Amino acid sequence: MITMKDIVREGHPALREIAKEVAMPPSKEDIQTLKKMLEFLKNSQDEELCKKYNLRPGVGLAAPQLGITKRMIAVHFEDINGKMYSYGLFNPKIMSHSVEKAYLIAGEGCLSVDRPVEGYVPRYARITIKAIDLEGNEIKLRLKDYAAIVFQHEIDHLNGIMFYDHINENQPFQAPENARAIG
Ligand SMILES: O=CN(O)C[C@@H](CC1CCCC1)C(=O)N1NCCC[C@H]1C(=O)Nc1ccccn1
Ligand code: NI
Repeated sequence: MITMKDIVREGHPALREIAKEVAMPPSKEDIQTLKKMLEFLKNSQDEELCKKYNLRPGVGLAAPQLGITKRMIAVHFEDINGKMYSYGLFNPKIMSHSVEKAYLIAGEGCLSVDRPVEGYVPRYARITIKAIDLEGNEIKLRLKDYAAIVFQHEIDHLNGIMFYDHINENQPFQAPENARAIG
């Protein structure tokens, strides 16, 4: 199982590389890795396992955070309306996005960043993504608000982008232009 020791921290080159597309159909090894990423997120949100294995609870994970520069992400969370998002995805791609932006009022963190970095992280409020799921099917997801933010945070990792790259250095808590605050 994946534990915190498997997650690389800032300074590791994988976090600043452009991850490579996964050849389709995915290999058994890539499917195994993606399943383990999803399992990590579920474990990290289980009080017992989280304590037992000293996990930091996470709602998303990208393969570069394991030092694997392949375009694979996993997400596991419930949005404010109780909609469950639990996916292991290959080659996710943002096909379109809103002009309107959104940001988490609490700011963002990252399992690969062992320090708090304050400030609003402006992202698109709505995105449409295409990806291949663990069964090898092409899926299309229309995402908004918190869900859109989580997926953008993960897809950023595939492009070597860290959340704090988006924070306004001079005015970290300046409400971004044309943006909605997500609680
Ligand atoms: O690339 C992926 N990452 O770096 C893991 C990140 C991804 C999220 C950060 C903002 C949007 C996506 C992550 O999950 N976190 N960031 C650091 C510590 C907290 C943790 C978190 O938000 N946990 C959480 C939240 C709600 C419910 C349960 N757990
Ligand atoms: Ni992260």
